Amino acid sequence: MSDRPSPTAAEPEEPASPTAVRVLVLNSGSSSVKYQLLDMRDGTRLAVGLVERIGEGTSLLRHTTRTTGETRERADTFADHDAALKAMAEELAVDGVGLDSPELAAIGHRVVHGGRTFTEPTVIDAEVLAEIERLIPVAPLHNPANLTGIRTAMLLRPDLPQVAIFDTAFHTTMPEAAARYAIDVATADEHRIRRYGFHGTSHAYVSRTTADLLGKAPEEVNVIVLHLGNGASASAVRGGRCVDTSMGLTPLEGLVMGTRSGDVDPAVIFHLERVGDMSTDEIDTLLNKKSGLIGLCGDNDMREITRRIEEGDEQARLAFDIYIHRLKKYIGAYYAVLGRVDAVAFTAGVGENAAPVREAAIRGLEELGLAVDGELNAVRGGEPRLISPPYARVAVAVVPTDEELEIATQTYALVGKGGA
Ligand SMILES: Nc1ncnc2c1ncn2[C@@H]1O[C@H](COP(=O)(O)OP(=O)(O)O)[C@@H](O)[C@H]1O
Ligand SMILES: CC(=O)OP(=O)(O)O
Ligand SMILES: [Mg+2]
Repeated sequence: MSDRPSPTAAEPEEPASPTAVRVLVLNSGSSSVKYQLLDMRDGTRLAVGLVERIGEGTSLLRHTTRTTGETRERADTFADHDAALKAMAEELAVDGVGLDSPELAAIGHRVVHGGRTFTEPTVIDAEVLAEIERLIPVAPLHNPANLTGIRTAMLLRPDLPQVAIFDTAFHTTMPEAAARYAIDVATADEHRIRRYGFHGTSHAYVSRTTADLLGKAPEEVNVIVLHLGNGASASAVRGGRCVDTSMGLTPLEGLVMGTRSGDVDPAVIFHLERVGDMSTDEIDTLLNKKSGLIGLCGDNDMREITRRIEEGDEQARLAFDIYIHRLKKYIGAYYAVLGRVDAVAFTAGVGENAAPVREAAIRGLEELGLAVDGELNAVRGGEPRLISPPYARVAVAVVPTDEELEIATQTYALVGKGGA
């Protein structure tokens, strides 16, 4: 698969000690860091936290010790990721689970773009860092932040294996017919232009959990996964392997998202350049940060949008309708790609919580064997559950994603006692 010598699956320099049973997971965004410390013997979350608004004046750290359920908040000026991660380390130390503990086996990092080079969890070394850096132009919002998190974590614990888990890895099984754009082959190859897909850790976890919910092995089922968070993507998973996904070269293609447009005619860009007198950077910002739900109605939070709709707000209604129309088109498209569908699974912030989105996306698809039961759809809860009526040919499910657990599991399998 690789177009370069692959540095994947390098062995850690030293095997983890038998007492090293914890994994720290870092998901570093441009101005935030989400973290979790897990005990891999049973998946217990020892601590869960978030640092927001890094480098924006007043930052906020929210740290929950899961064992006691206590949450501590700290407003401070964290100028950069270095300061934020040091504060995280202090909070962990207060709980007696500090970063200096010999029980820590590894730090697992979410890395958004791994190109075609990385198809597996990978122990990070200088060569891996350089490759993640080389991929910045195709994940400008995500890879720089991921790199900053990794570099800071390396300074905090230089002796520990740092493992990268790539959003793109699950999608590397896509056939060429789905992964290639219909543009000149030589140009595409020269610039590595193809569809990579993202949120793969979530699509992998949710498709497997959906099979479980149906009482089947992943190999036996075809699932359409709808990961609807702030970023949103759909995937078609046949027998546990991804065969198509809605995000492409970058996480801009596909569904309507919180601030991203998803699919547009590429000629919109030339038109804005020629007629709208906008620069490439301005158009990039427009499509990535000022479009999607926020561009359509001024809000990117689905809670606010459904509230406004209830008050009769037409602009919010139209934004919702555009969001649903696109979602429905992808459900239909992936139904056709898969031929036979066993389940449609909704996940992430919107998919797990917004019952009106699930109802509207499935409405009218009865001829495809899809239906949502109003009462089941209204149930709230953190467990995977079916929301389709018993007579429906295709299961519709709400399956909470757990990217952190999946990252920790893959990290531990590579470096911890779970390793080969
Ligand atoms: N109770 C809720 N009802 C409707 N939508 C919700 C609810 N909770 C969260 N959301 C939506 O989920 C989004 C965040 O999803 P999440 O998966 O956490 O995103 P990300 O990981 O991309 O930050 C919010 O912007 C909001 O639109
Ligand atoms: C790849 C991507 O869109 O990630 P997120 O949803 O975290 O922005
Ligand atoms: Mg997310």
